[in-house]
Amino acid sequence: MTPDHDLPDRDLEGWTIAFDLDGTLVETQGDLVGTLNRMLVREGHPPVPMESARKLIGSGARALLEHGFVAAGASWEEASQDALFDAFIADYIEHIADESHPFEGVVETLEQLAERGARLVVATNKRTDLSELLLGKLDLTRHFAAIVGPDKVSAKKPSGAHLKEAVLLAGGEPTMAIMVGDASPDVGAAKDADMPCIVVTFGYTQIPPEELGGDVLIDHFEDLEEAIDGLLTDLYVSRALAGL
Ligand SMILES: O=C(O)COP(=O)(O)O
Ligand SMILES: [Mg+2]
Repeated sequence: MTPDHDLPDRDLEGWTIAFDLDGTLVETQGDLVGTLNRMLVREGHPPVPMESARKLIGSGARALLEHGFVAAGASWEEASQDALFDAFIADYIEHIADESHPFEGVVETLEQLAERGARLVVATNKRTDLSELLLGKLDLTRHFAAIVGPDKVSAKKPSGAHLKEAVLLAGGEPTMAIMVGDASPDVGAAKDADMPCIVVTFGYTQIPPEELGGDVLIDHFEDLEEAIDGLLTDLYVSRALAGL
């Protein structure tokens, strides 16, 4: 039998870490806004600048398309046409990983968390097929027990159902889960699911990250483990005090 001190320290065993995708794990703005702008130009509208368009990412492709078109001066009726949405998706599939890449430190941190026994899951408002395609192209699929888009759950973020169901689909337990995200739907879902939420400050959000109401802010992915450790210490103390 292997002596105890030779075993890896699996201190996150039983815990699930749920990750948002766009703006949290992967820098996707170039490709998403690239597709949006190709659609705008094709329809005779001016492209929207990256800085304003990136803030529209977070509620799914249809929301990005509609808000992007309205921001460029189109009517809501034009923006919400099914044919336009289909063309957007077809173009995005073609270009999904042209520029998109994991944020610095993501791969190392995911490996480290898995080594410590954590179960990892993606809970995203990006359609599951697009999420799987992107994560596959970036060789990130292997880290996750499940990839859960809005079409796989009863209600998408900011509903807590998205996170709880994603954790269950990954084989985890919603009362032992932490959310990591970049925008209002992530924090809203975490609060609704009664999960602690870590907010990254490098993602896509209309509301400044420090005003989103998350429990901890991190500026770099490398700071994630420390943030998780801090949250778990607080959680264990408060649950012990509550006699749970
Ligand atoms: O694609 C989007 O708009 C949102 O995706 P996210 O939930 O992973 O941020
Ligand atoms: Mg996001």
